[in-house]
Amino acid sequence: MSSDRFLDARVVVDRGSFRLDAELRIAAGEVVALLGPNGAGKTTALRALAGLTSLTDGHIAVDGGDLDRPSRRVWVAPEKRPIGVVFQEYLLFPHLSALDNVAFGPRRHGRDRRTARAEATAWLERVGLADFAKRRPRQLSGGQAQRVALARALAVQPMLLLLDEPLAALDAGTRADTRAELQRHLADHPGATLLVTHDPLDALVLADRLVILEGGAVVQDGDAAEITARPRTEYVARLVGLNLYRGRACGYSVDVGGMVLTAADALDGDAFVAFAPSAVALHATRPDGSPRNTWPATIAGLQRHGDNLRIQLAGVLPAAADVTPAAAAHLELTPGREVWAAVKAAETRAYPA
Ligand SMILES: Nc1ncnc2c1ncn2[C@@H]1O[C@H](COP(=O)(O)OP(=O)(O)OP(=O)(O)O)[C@@H](O)[C@H]1O
Repeated sequence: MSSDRFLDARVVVDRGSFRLDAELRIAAGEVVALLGPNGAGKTTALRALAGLTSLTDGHIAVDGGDLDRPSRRVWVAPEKRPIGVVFQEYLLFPHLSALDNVAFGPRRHGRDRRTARAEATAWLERVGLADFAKRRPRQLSGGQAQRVALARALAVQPMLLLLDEPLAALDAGTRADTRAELQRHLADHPGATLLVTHDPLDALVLADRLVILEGGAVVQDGDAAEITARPRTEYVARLVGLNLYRGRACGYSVDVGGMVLTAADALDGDAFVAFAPSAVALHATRPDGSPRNTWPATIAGLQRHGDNLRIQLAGVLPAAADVTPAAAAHLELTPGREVWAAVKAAETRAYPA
């Protein structure tokens, strides 16, 4: 077994019309974020790894040991897997104190009561909750409960840690603090970590690598820099905040269907062209002169985006454009209005599809 395959899985689950078929490999000490739109199969993948849903096909092995391999009739029950889970739906046992919640794992792994409680106390200290040991879950804040759940998952020293939207339930302030703390704990965790999230910021801060799942299949896999530079699907492009088009390139020209874009990079064959919403300039009339890429557009919608407005453009080349509130007022940007959009070739990136 090579060390970059500490987790080595091909997770195949058939659920009527939905089929998940995803290869997931994680090295020891590596944190991977699993991202994807609603219904992509993220939860199904996590549940299969945890043993809560059995595989239709494929395999799950951790550190060379099979946990699930239908072809050989191998299946290890969830409680016997070297896995720690922090799932939204059953974060903590409501009737147990924070301490007993954390001690539960070590007890299950055969520690006597005293040892389990001593280990749990040490874990609560590590997550900064030593003073909350006697509290029941309902007497904890969302962020505290999340930290107890993390301590409970880590207390069994799992080879694989599974986190399902670990910060989703928290308000913005608590979320930032808990994210920073979670990052420290994950950096210390010697096993593999798989984290499901909808939040690109969580993924960028917490993960070494991103795996993007769409329609039950992995569509992109790489570190944040690679994925941001070269998104390969519309979902990924939106995630990293880019306009993305697929077309055919011939030199600097890329035919994207509705029009031909001039890109900064020359290539031939199937290609993607990407540019940022901030690279799109809007004009009341057709601009003359420098920009190579100009097209007529209709304002389909406006929303706040930080200090600017993000404008959705419909027409030959649907796109998002960021403009300042002053520019939006000056151009009288309202839904239905006709404008001209322009992007300089130098602001576009083209790469093979
Ligand atoms: N118990 C089930 N029985 C049948 N189909 C299911 C079941 N649970 C989920 N599905 C289907 O499997 C697909 C993947 O669902 P899953 O919950 O894994 O997606 P997800 O990526 O976690 O989505 P979300 O981001 O909305 O949580 C969906 O099409 C869903 O309808």
